[in-house]
Amino acid sequence: MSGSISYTLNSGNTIPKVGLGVYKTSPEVAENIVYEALKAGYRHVDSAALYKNEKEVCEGIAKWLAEDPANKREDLFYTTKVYDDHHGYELTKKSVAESLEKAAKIGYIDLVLMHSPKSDYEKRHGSWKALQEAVAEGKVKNIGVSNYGVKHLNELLAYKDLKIKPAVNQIEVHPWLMRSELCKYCHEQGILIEAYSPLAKARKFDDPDLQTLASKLGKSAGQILIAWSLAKGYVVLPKTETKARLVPNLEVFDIKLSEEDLALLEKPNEYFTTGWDPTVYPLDDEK
Ligand SMILES: NC(=O)C1=CN([C@@H]2O[C@H](COP(=O)(O)OP(=O)(O)OC[C@H]3O[C@@H](n4cnc5c(N)ncnc54)[C@H](OP(=O)(O)O)[C@@H]3O)[C@@H](O)[C@H]2O)C=CC1
Ligand SMILES: O=C1Nc2ccccc2C1=O
Repeated sequence: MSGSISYTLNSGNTIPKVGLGVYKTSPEVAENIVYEALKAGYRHVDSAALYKNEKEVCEGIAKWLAEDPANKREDLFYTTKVYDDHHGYELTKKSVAESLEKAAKIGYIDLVLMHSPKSDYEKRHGSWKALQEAVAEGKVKNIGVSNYGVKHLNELLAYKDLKIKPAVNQIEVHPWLMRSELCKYCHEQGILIEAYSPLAKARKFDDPDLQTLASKLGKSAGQILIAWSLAKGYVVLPKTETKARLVPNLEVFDIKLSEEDLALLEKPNEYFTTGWDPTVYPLDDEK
């Protein structure tokens, strides 16, 4: 099934290439859209403590698991994140424990991310220590970061007590925000890129080059953008709470973008962010 097509992480575990994003998906909507997504073939959901829908997301997963013995927990991938106000060893332990409690019906969490690097050296270091311990304890399978720039990754990779490298760096990336240097660095370090806001929040759908490609290939603008992330080798996290968009956003694996197509679409000199950009957050000695 297309939703289960996977990459292998540096931990040795696999991760489905397409995940459903649930930022701003209200708790009232989350359980049902996640359940519908799983029925439609999705096998990966991206939440966060910040999104205030972890419990409902896990209820949607649990409902799908309970409905058929063929639906297996090990075929699913559930991500959550520790927010910046829970950096530091003790607070990160607490955040992970709370996320695990909300995920009780699904048994474990596949991936926990540092939501951003926005604190200081000591807190980030304490958080990473707590995340490494969570993996050792067994209820968290993989750990990674989000919104880390090269400097934050360099800092982390130099920890004397580093036992686990980040499996992923989840960042905003799309043809109008290429982040070539950061993506190259992650690739060299064996850290998989997860593309967030991969549709640029639907704000670039009228781009003439995107429209040209969509017409040529007979696909929607959204499908071309999801296929772009896949062509670059990234995990891609399109968000929708519109049931009718779930299947089209997953029907992207047959889209072949040529080098010419990529060159037409990509705008490496643009810096179009749709939200925050903590990759530029200063290290302690830059403050
Ligand atoms: N780590 C981080 O700091 C961040 C992580 N993320 C993660 O990435 C996910 C995706 O990013 P997000 O910022 O939500 O934005 P996306 O780029 O995924 O865009 C989502 C928007 O596009 C609309 N949309 C979805 N599919 C289509 C389609 N086929 N045609 C037209 N419109 C469409 C959605 O509307 P509708 O829902 O109404 O269908 C919604 O308004 C988040 O949900 C979150 O999981 C995002 C930002 C920051
Ligand atoms: O999806 C997200 N949108 C955001 C906006 C601001 C801070 C964090 C996030 C997310 O994780």
